[in-house]
Amino acid sequence: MSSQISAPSLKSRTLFSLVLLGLVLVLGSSAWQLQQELRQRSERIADDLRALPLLYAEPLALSLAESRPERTRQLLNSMLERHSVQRVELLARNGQRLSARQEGEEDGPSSHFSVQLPGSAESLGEVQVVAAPSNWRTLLAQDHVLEAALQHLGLVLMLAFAAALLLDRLLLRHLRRMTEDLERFDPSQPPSQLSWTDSDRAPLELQQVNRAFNHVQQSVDAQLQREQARVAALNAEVARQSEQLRAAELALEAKKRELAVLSRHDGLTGLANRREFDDALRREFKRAQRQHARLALAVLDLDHLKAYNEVHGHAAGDALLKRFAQLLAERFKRDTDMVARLGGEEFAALLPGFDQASAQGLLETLREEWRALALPHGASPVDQVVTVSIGLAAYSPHQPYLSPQALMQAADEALYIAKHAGRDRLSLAA
Ligand SMILES: Nc1nc2c(ncn2[C@@H]2O[C@H](COP(=O)(O)OP(=O)(O)OP(=O)(O)O)[C@@H](O)[C@H]2O)c(=O)[nH]1
Repeated sequence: MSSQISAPSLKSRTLFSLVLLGLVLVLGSSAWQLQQELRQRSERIADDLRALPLLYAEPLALSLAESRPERTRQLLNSMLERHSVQRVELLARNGQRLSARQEGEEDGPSSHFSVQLPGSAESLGEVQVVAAPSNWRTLLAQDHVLEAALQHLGLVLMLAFAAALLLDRLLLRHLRRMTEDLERFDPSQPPSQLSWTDSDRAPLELQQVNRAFNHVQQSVDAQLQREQARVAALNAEVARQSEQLRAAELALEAKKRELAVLSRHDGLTGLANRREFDDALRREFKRAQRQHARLALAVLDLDHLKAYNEVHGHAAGDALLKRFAQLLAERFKRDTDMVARLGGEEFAALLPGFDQASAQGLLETLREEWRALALPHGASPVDQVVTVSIGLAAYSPHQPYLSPQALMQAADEALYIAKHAGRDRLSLAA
């Protein structure tokens, strides 16, 4: 906390930056003035070089004509002092050489002119004039106030540069790192400390920004966690619902299969029902026709079931039907055989490949087995035990029927005959 109090504020840094900006402006202005001064000085030198022949040619000619070397020297010095002349040299006609010069290593623009008496075309000598160069070094050498000002300005600039470095170190660096951190900010990630906040020397305002940012980040994170928890709960709910749906689909599939089985099977005995039997009869009849094969069809009917029900009850009648269905299924269990309950106490056996004689043998055996079970009837007018009557018809190339219905009708008629002949017997179709 103490570090926050001692940290320089953004306001003070802003002021400092403004001062620095002012200094830069002063520097720019001074440079511009210096450039103007140099330009004016160049113009002045050019003017001087043009004016010197007008001012000095005649006095120098007189001094040479009158042989007054002191006067000549005085004139040359006057040229040095009053004008921007660096060096002047006079070569008299008599070979005398006089010169004057000021301090300075560089030469500026130069000119020369002849020394003549007014009205005379005769030259008494030649004057070579070299002006001082017009650059900032000679300007500073001559203008000590400006030189001191520029030195101070240079010092101030160095201080300003140092201040700028300090500003960068104390503020801009933190701002840059803060920007980088904020650009990397990912709300889906757990909150992390900003890399620049570990510096206790960060400006007070930035530390406040950091606290505010941390607050925002923690709020976002808390909200994110709430959302994630909500999403997880939703996902769990979706998974639960999907599981339930899957279970319901499986149950539905099972029910469908069950319904499919039920739709083609008899609910009491589990044998094929009438619809399934009719399909099989059509199919096998066509096959027998096509392949000139044999097909036996038997219709079986328990005798006096009505009376049995009346004596033993309907449930006992059901049990009797189931017991007969079981025997039927046990005796005819080849892949191609089909046994079915056609309705009530009537059953059927469809036996592809069997002719009448071979089927008759099997069915007689079955009838005898059923009788041999000796299930007491209790109400049959003829028998003490439950019996079964059978009508049998068979398709073969030698005895072809025109249709499955015709074959079925023949078996039904044979059953009718068996019933009327006294029951507990098998009758063959005519
Ligand atoms: N217990 C039981 N009885 C049934 C079922 N289906 C039909 N029956 C009974 O079977 C009897 C058939 O009677 P009928 O057609 O007169 O024939 P029957 O008494 O067996 O005499 P015959 O067939 O001439 O020997 C009826 O009393 C029906 O109620 C069943 O699923 N369960």
